[in-house]
This record gives sequence, C-alpha cells and structure tokens, in this order.
Amino acid sequence: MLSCSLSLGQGRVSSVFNRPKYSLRIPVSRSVSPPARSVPWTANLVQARRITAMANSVSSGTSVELAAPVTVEEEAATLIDFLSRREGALDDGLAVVLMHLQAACKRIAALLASPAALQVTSSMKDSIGATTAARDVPKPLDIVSNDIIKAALKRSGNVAALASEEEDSAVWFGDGQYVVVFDPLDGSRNIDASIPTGTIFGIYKSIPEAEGLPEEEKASRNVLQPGSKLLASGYALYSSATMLCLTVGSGCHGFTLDTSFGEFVLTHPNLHIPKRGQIYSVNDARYYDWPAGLRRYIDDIRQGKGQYPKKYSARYICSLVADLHRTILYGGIAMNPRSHLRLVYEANPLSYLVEQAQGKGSDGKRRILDIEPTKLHERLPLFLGSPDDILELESYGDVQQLVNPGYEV
Ligand SMILES: O=P(O)(O)OC[C@H]1O[C@](O)(COP(=O)(O)O)[C@@H](O)[C@@H]1O
Repeated sequence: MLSCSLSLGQGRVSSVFNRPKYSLRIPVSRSVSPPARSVPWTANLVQARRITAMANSVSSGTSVELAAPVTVEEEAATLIDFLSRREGALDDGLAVVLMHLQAACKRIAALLASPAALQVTSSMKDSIGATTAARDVPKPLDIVSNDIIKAALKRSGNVAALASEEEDSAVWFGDGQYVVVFDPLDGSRNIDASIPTGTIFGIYKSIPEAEGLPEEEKASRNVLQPGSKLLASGYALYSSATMLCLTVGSGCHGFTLDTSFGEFVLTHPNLHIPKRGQIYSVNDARYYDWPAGLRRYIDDIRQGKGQYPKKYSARYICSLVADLHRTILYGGIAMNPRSHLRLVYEANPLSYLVEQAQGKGSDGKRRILDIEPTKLHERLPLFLGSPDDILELESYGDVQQLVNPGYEV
C-alpha cells in the first residue's frame, strides 16, 4: 500500500482511491487550487498588459503606457461564467457534468505536477509491469486519473453511463440524463519524462430506447452512439499551462487554468484552426509500413510539391492532445495512420471539437463523426487538422496503414 500526501495548501484532505487489484491509497487534496495568494487574478491581467506594453514600447521605442483598469467583463471570464452565459442553449444538468469534469481535470493537473506522481509511478510499476508487454502496460497515473474522473461523474448525479479507456466495459451508474466517454490520461507513456499529457472527454444525452434493457446492455448502447450525436466534448492539456479546450456545440473555446485562484479563465475564445497549415505530425519511423498513398503525400508536402508550394515541417510529441492542440493553433495535420487510436473516447470527441474549430476529422476515407461504433475499444486510423490539408491528404487515396505489427516503443 502506498500512502502519499498531496497537499496544496490549507488543510490536508484524504480522499481514497481503492483499486482492488493494486490496493492503492492516495490522499489528495480536496481543492487543487493553491490558497489565494495576495495577488488577485485580475492582477494577472494587469501584469500581462504591462508586459505587452513593455514589449511594444521596446520594439517601437516609445514610453510604456500604464495598464488600463480591468473591466467587469474581463473579471467574469471564467469557465463558470462562460457556461452560465449560455443559459437556454445549455441544460443545467450538462453544465453540472462539465463543472465536475473540469474539477477532476484540475485534480489530475495538480497530481501530475507534484512529486506524488513520481511516487505513484515508481511504486506501482513493478506490480503491473512484470506481467504485461511493456508498451501496453496501464500506467498507474492512468488508473488514478480514471478513478478521479469516475468519482467526479458519480458525484455529479447526472451521469447514467460512462466509457473509459481504463474500463473493460461500459459502466452503468443509473439515474442521469448524460453519458460520458473519456480517456483519462492520454500520452501517459511519456509521463516519466514530464512530457505533456491530456484528458479527452465527450458527452452525449442518454438514449431512451435503451430503457428496459439489462444494465450491461443499456450502458453499452448508450456509449456506442455516433460522434454526430455529441453534445459537448473537449480535452485538458497538462503542460507548461493546464488548458481546457471545450465545445458545447457553439464553437471551440480555450481556457487556461489560473493557479492563483484555481479557475479556468477564457483565454482563447472561438478558436479557428487555420484553413491550411505547414506542419505535419506523425510517427514517421513507420514510413516503411505506410501504404504508397501516404508515403507520396508526406514526400510531397515535405518537398513543397503538394497543393501548398512551401515545404512542411514535422512536429511529433507522441501525445495526442498536445499534438492536436498545436495543430488547432498553428494549422496543419496531426495523424496516426495505423489502427491505434480509439473511436469512442478519442477520435469522436476530438473530431467534434476540431469541427467546431472549423477543421476536419477523418479516418482517411470517412468523416469520423459519421462512423457507427460497433464496440467500445474499437481502433481506427485518425487524421485531424486544417480542412484543406485533410482534403488534400484524402485525395491521395490509400493513406491508412494496414500493417500494424505492434511496436516496441
Ligand atoms: O506509437 P504511435 O503510433 O506513435 O502512437 C502514439 C499515440 O498513442 C498515444 O500515446 C495513445 O496511445 P495509448 O492510448 O495506448 O496510450 C497517443 O497519445 C499518441 O498520439
């Protein structure tokens, strides 16, 4: 049994996550936000303005202008305000689920950024790693993150069923109007190196047609809805800043966690992915396992011989949320051409978000959101990105990697 204490401020609160197999006890702080420092968060805006004014004055040679006072509008731009301003369009129940999800993401962010994460990782490695192929070993922090999100959704009282990468089958909670699918901690194989990771989630309305079926079947039917039925989706990116990118069906919006007061603040309203980018993101050590179409596409864009007459650059973090986040901001294409990523809780939520940012999500042939899922952990090739880049890629025909031998690292 591992017992570690994670406290970020006033009060040390023990929550217990028990996994029968691993018997893990991790006390975590009830609130992940550090105690309010003497600097209120509005001061951060003032400070940001000062820095911008100084940078401008340096480049223009003029004197620094004092920051203008922060307006009430700016003060109100938290996730809570954002959700409450969407009254009418957004059910209260959905807002409640989202608030519980974002709280869970803050807990995960705090855990990942603390020495406790290292303790969890190293102490559980032996018990799990000994029996499973190294690459597919569930990382302890995936399991803890799963427990954090599951507990938050249960507490929301509004979730009927859930599906997670870390659960063998769909889970039935019972009463509740919503269904949540999620990957609690994607990219976790990089975690020991402090490389960014992310949480992916999607929310559906529960389906009345499943009423009366046995619980297992009800849960399964509810989580196997096509992505076109999503009401909301998003990801949390745990990186130099913790970001939450979210859609509730009216655009893609980015929030940054302000650790001085523990709230997500709207920093990237109405994110639009550029129509075309100049960056491709793929594990190109797999080049010789790729089909001819994908090889030709990558060869062409590398050499500036594609539709866009400039040479593309490569960026690959091997952490889906981080690779996608960069793609949404800078444009281009993030892909995994082999059947590796999961339709239900990775491809669908991310495709919905990307479409809300004016981009496209494809399996190389079809729009992801039109695919009818047939099983929970179904995998497929995934291409996400700028609309012109995705259309160009699809025009090369065979871009799906059918050879999928399993790779060591
Ligand atoms: O090994 P590949 O094909 O480069 O796959 C990397 C991808 O796998 C992931 O790590 C997800 O895999 P897991 O869900 O098995 O952890 C993504 O974050 C990343 O984009």
